[in-house]
Parts: sequence; C-alpha cells; structure tokens
Amino acid sequence: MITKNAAAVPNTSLVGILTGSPNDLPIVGKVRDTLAELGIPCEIVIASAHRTPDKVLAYLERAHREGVQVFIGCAGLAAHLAGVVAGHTRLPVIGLPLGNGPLTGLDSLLSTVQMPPGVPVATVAIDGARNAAMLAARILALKYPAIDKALEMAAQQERARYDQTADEALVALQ
Ligand SMILES: Nc1c(C(=O)O)ncn1[C@@H]1O[C@H](COP(=O)(O)O)[C@@H](O)[C@H]1O
Repeated sequence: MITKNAAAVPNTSLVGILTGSPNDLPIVGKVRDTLAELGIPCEIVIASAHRTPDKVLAYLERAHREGVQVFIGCAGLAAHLAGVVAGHTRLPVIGLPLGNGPLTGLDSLLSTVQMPPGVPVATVAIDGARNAAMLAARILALKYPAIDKALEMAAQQERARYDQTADEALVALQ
C-alpha cells in the first residue's frame, strides 16, 4: 500500500550502470530494459577501471551529487570495475560478470565476487542482467513503495508465464 508520506520515485537516475566496453552493451542493455519495465530511472556509462580510471571516478563523483542510489558494475575478463566502484562508495554495488571472453565468464565471475572483507559487491550470475536489475529494484523498494508494487506485479506476470509454459509443455507431450 502506498502511504501518504511514501517517497515518490524521482525522475533522475536512481541506478548508475557502469560497463567496461561498448562491446558489453548487448547484455548490459537488458539491465536497463528490466529497470525500465519496473519504472526505475537509470543511466549507462561506459568507463573502465583499467582503461579510463579517471572517467570512472568523475562519474562516481557526479552520480553521488545527482542522487544515484545503487550502482551496477558490469565487465568481462579481469572484471575489476564493480570492485573499484565499491571502493569509492558506501552505496550498494551489484556486480554483473559478463561471459563474452575466451573463458566464458569464469574469470569475470571470480574477479567480481571475490572481494576483500569490508568492500562488498553483490554479485549475480554470469550474464545475469535481469537479476542485476531485480536486485537493484529490491534495494530501492525498501524506500519506494511504487517500486515494491512494480516488483510484485512482475513476479505475478512471471509466475503466470511459467504456468502457461508448463501447461503448454504438458499438452504437447500428450
Ligand atoms: N574488465 C574490464 C574493465 C575493468 O574491470 O575495468 N574494463 C574493461 N573490461 C572488460 O574487458 C572486456 C573486453 O573489452 P573490449 O571488448 O573493449 O576489448 C569487456 O568485457 C570489458 O567489460
């Protein structure tokens, strides 16, 4: 239920999505699509902790100033981007390891998830774009009832889709 004093979802970006390369966009675009589905404003910034560290820091400075509340760091190969972001903020950081390299993401999974104590990165599955967005939404839903409602509706739709697919599979078997 949305109460009178509930925080309204602002128009400005609540989620800052950083990704290490334009080549990551086919997967990273799905994070944005899921957030859009849930009515969550976000922005994508292409910046690399390895190649353009200054750009990462400049973006973080702006994002803090402009009210971003959750970061999602996406990268393949030696994926240090989410970890570097986590080292420069106290906001929640979600890591999305990408599977586009020759090791199909095991390298990026381990380098994203194995953070030293005190600097957490909540890491989702390799190429788990939808869950990265869903996790950001769950964090924001603690503050914004409209996002909580959108998550509830999305869960209902997903269940209905699942049931329908299951029914169709059983009919096709007969
Ligand atoms: N892992 C990182 C970082 C970083 O961690 O800062 N910056 C770029 N990359 C990754 O390198 C891969 C290859 O990049 P290119 O395709 O541009 O050569 C990409 O998946 C990118 O996320």
